[in-house]
Amino acid sequence: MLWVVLQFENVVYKIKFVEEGCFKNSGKSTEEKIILKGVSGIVSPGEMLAILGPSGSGKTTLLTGLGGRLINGHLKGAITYNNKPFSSAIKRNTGFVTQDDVLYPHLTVTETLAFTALLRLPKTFTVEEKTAHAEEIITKLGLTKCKDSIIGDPLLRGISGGERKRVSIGQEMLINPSLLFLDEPTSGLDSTTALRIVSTLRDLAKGGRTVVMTIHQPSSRLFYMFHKVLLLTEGNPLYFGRGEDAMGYFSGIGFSPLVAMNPSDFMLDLSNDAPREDPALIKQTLVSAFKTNLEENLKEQLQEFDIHQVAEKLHEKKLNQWLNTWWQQFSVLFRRGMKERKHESFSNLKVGEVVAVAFLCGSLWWKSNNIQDQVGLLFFYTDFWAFLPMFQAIFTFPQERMMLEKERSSGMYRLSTYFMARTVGDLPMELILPTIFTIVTYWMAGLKPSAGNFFSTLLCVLYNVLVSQGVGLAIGAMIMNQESATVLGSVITLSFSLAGGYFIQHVPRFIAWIKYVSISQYTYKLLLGSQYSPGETYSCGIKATCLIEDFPTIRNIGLRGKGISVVVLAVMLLGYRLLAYVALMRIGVTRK
Ligand SMILES: Nc1ncnc2c1ncn2[C@@H]1O[C@H](COP(=O)(O)OP(=O)(O)OP(=O)(O)O)[C@@H](O)[C@H]1O
Repeated sequence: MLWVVLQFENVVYKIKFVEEGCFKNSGKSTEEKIILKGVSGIVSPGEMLAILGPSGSGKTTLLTGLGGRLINGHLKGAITYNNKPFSSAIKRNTGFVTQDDVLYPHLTVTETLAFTALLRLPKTFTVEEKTAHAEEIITKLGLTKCKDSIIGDPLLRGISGGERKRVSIGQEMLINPSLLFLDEPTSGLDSTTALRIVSTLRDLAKGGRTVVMTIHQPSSRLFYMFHKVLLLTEGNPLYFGRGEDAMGYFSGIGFSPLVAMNPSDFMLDLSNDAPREDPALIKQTLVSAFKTNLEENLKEQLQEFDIHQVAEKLHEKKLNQWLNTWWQQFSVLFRRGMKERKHESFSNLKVGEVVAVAFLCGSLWWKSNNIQDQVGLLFFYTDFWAFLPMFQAIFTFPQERMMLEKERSSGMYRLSTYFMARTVGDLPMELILPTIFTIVTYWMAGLKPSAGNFFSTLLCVLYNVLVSQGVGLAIGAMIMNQESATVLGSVITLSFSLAGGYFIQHVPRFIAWIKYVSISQYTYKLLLGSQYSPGETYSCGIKATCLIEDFPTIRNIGLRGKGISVVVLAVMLLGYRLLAYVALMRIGVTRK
C-alpha cells in the first residue's frame, strides 16, 4: 500500500460570484469572497485529522481542496502528497466520502458494494476475489443484517441513514485507500453509531492510512480518538495540533471553560458567535494568538519535515492509467444499470401508454384508404416518436449527475465506457416500444400490406427514435438541469415538427432554412418514401389519376432524394451524441 504524507501550507481559497440586487433593475455586482484565509497543516500515515468549526467556516471547502476536487475559484498555497502535487496515482488511492450519500436506491447493499469492487479493484483480482472483498467489508462494517436490503431513497423505504453512511464508507474502504477524506461522516447518527464509525476509521488509520474528516459536534469520547484537530472560524485557523493539547493551549492564552465541558463544545463556542461580550474581538484575539503561538511552529514543522522519515514505507507504485479494461468496465456498468433501472424500463405504465396510443391511432385510422389521412398518420409517427424518446433521453444525464461526479472524480471508469453502457443499456426496450406501436398501427390503419413497405416504415421510425434520443441526450448533458432541459427540449422538438413540411407549405424565406435542421423533415420524407414511390398515381376524380408526388402535403417535401435524408440523419445521430459526450467531459473533473 502507498503511504501518503499530506501537507498543506497557507491554503487560501477565493471565489467570485455574481450578486443580484433585490430589485430587477438594481443591477448585478461581482463579489469576491475569501473562504479559506491561510490554513496549514500536516497529516501523516496512521493519523486521523478532524476539521472542526461552526457551520460555514470552510470545513467542506478545505476538505474538498485537500482531496483535489476543488476546481472552481482560486486555490492558492501548497498542497502536497509525499512532497508532490496531486496526481492520478494519488487520485486512485484516495477515498472521498461526501456529506450526502450518493447511492443507487434500487440496488441492495451487497450489489452496491460488489459493483463498486468490480469497478475499483484492479484487474489483478478475479471476479470472485472482488466479490469476496465486498463481503468482507460488509462484515467489517456490521452491515450483514441488511446486506440484502435495498438502499432506498426518500420515496422508497430502504436501509437506515447510519447504514447508508456505512455503505458509502465501505465503497471507499474497498480500494484500501491511502488517503481517506470524509465530510461529516457522523452527522445525523446516534452517538453509539458515530463512535462505531469513527473507531472503524481509526483502525483504518492505524493500518497506515491518512484520514481527514470534517465533523460537526463530536462527543468527548469521539474527540479524543482524533490524533490531530484543526479548528476553523470564517476560514481562519484557530488551532492545529493534538486533540489532548487543545484545552491546555486555549487556557494558556487566557480562555478556559468556567465548568468542565466537552473540549469540542468549548472550541466551537470560542469559534462561534456564542453570546458573550464582543465575539468579534475574541475571534480576532484567537486568530492573532494562533499566528503568534502556533503558525510559525507549524510552518517550521512543514519545512523541516523530512519525507525520508517515512521513506522506507513510501513505495509509490507505478499505476496503470485505468484499473480495468474497457470491456470489464462496460460490462459492470451495463449490468449495474440494468439492475438499477429494470423497474423503470419495464414499467407497466410506459408499456400501457404506448399500447393505448397505438390502439387509439389504429382505431382512428382504421382501414384508411384516403391519402391525406395516411400522410397524417406518417407525420404522426414522425412527431410521436421524436417527442417520446427525446423527453426520456433528456433526463438520462441530469438524473445521474451526482453519481457521475462522485465516480468519475475518483477515477473509477472512463467516460466512454459509462456513456456507452448508459446509452446502449436501455436501447432494446427503447426500440421494442416503437416496434410494437408500428406493428399495431400499421396493420390496423391498412397502410400498404407488403413486407417491404412495412419494414421500411419500421426502420424509419426506429431511425427517428435514435436521432431524437441523441438530441435529448445532448440537451440533458449540456444543461444538466431537468427543468430547463425540458423547456428547451419542448421548444426544439416543436420547432422541428413545425418545420417538418406537413403543417405549412409556404414558409417565408427568412426562416425557410429551419427545415434543414429539422429531424422531422428528413424522417417525414423517408416515411413518405416507405409508402409511395415517384411516378405512382392515385385516383383523383372520375376516371382521373394524379401523381402522388403532386399531392398537396407531399409536393413540398417530395419523394426524391431519400439518400440525402439518410446521410443527414446519420450525421445528426452521431453528432448529437458527440455533443453530449463532450458536454459530459466537464463532470467529475479533478485537479489532475
Ligand atoms: N461556490 C460557492 N459560492 C458561494 N459561496 C460559497 C461557495 N462555496 C462555499 N461558499 C461559502 O463558503 C463558506 C464555507 O462553506 P463550507 O461549505 O466550506 O462550510 P462548512 O464549514 O463545511 O459548513 P457546514 O458545516 O454547514 O457544512 C460558506 O459561507 C459558503 O456559503
